[in-house]
Amino acid sequence: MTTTTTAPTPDLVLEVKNLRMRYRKGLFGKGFEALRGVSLAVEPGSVFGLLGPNGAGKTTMIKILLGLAGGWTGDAFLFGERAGRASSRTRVGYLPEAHRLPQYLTGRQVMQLFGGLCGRSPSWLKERIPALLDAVDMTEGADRKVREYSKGMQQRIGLAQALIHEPRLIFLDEPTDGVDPVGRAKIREIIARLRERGVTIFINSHLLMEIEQMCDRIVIIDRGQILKQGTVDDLTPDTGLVRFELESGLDRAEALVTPLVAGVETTPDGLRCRMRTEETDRVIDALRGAGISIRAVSPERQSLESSFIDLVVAENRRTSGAATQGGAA
Ligand SMILES: Nc1ncnc2c1ncn2[C@@H]1O[C@H](COP(=O)(O)OP(=O)(O)OP(=O)(O)O)[C@@H](O)[C@H]1O
Repeated sequence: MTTTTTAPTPDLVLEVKNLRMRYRKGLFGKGFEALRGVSLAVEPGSVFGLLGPNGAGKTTMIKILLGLAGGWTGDAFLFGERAGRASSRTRVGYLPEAHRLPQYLTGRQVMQLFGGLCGRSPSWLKERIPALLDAVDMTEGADRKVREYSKGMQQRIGLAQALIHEPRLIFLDEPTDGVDPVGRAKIREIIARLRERGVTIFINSHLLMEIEQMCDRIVIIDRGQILKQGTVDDLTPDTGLVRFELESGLDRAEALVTPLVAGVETTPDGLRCRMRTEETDRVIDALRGAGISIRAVSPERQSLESSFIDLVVAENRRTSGAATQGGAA
């Protein structure tokens, strides 16, 4: 049953409150609860990342938001309207995971086909298509058949297809999956340009480095529940280590700094110190005082990948511990 229990928050592009979804098994089976009370919000013009291990509930969430799955409870709004309504869907674009466009069409014909299906006139499309092909860097390959495209080109033409009707929100399910590093960088650039133009982007990806590079806000879910959400900075805390890249004096630096900090090691390009960030000036003064030039100083942060693994592993331990205790009781 899809009941709406609260009003949407004004100005949010997407909002989900206490979203629950149970896949039924048979007529009387208990089924499986894929989402267990998820709440999140997406601001306009932001890049939002949904992360989670296999089976976490990411696709289920996207299916609900696009109106492709029923039987959920809680609230889900797009542009302040209940998810699934045709009027909210017209403002949304979608690039599904492992999509397959008609292989016998050219990229330009794909654009014409999907633009026509969206109800756009041939004259409108005549102006829109070249601009869009240019935006996704596909002008050159536009008149070749899709079957001749590399994986990167297929993803870019897929992206153009999802953007044909000028959506204000676009869902990208694993947009760089199977694409080589150069192709991935291109897709990241396109996403950054879309964001500059005020399009809101909702990305579901396993490539955490990419999420770290692209997203303003991230939600990590596991087994249908949110483990953590916040900005990239919130999810990649300081490790308590500071790196000093040095231009000279590599042989003397460690001995100079050792009395000043809790721990220090020499790296190929400088020092890595365990210290409080407010001690940084003292170290800089000591190095400069000894005539050592410093190229860069940067606090070391935990990567999103290691933060993600820590969270998921801790959750696995917590739930298996709870199950063992429950079993023993
Ligand atoms: N139609 C369905 N019927 C029953 N269970 C389902 C159905 N679709 C998904 N599930 C189950 O719901 C859970 C969440 O699935 P979902 O596909 O949303 O996860 P996901 O995070 O997208 O995973 P992946 O990263 O592997 O694509 C999984 O345990 C899955 O087996």
